[in-house]
Amino acid sequence: MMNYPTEHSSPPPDGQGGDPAPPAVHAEDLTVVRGPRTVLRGLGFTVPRGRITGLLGPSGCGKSTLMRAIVGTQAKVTGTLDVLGRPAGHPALRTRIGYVTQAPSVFDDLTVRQNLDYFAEILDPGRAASDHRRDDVTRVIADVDLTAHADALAGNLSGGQRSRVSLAVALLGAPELLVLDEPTVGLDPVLRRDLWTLFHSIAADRGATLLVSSHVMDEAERCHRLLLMREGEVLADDTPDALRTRTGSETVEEAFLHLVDEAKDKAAARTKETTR
Ligand SMILES: Nc1ncnc2c1ncn2[C@@H]1O[C@H](COP(=O)(O)OP(=O)(O)OP(=O)(O)O)[C@@H](O)[C@H]1O
Repeated sequence: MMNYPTEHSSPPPDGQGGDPAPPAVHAEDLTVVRGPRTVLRGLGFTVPRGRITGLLGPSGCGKSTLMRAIVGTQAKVTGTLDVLGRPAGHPALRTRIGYVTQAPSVFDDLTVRQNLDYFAEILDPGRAASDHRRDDVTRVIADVDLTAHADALAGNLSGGQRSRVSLAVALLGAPELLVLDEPTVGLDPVLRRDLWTLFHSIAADRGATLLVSSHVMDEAERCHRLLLMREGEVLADDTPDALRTRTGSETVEEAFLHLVDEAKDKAAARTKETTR
């Protein structure tokens, strides 16, 4: 496995003037109701800046819902949810956050560069910004390693390349926070490794914060920090090392299973207590 920087490898970036910047995300008692169900229940956690935080948990545990709440597209959110020092969904956050959903959002009948030109024009409209837009588009195409395919139609790209076009769209304007919903799902191991290398260079070179969801536990080992979720709750908010040590486990997957059993035991003890 590749060696990635650890939690302690460099201090988190400060805000202007030396004051520590507020965390990328801070949640307290965060609850989300979807239809008849409470999908997230009283979550509390902090996502530090300049790090890659993995949001891990089984399918249906609420990862996408939490990401939607963070980017401000989820209804019926209660409790505290601050993003880059503002309440989630604040209009000032729109250009500071990049969001990639599970479905790649690219136009198949446009080339890679045309797709990016289109989204760049929405983000930064007007003739005066055209030079800046061109530079930005060239930069993000290089960031995701698609320069050689810049003039290829998106519809003719492989699945992994299309995912990288979506990621490039999210990188336009150099957002401080990137929220990536299962960006590696369905990719082969080589592409998955390449994408994780890219995530690490985005965090290291730009000081950007990445929140990356996955239900593949081996990807947890590639993150600086982890939020482990199960059934709408956060089971753990820690570094991979600390989680393994605390649970006496060899892998994060084993640590997760340990925490699930622990949570079940606690719930059973509570039920026993109340039915006495
Ligand atoms: N519109 C809805 N009404 C009611 N429940 C919903 C609705 N949308 C999603 N849910 C439920 O909310 C829960 C969380 O869904 P979410 O998509 O956030 O999970 P996830 O962890 O991202 O799953 P996956 O990894 O499969 O994408 C699921 O149990 C799902 O069934």
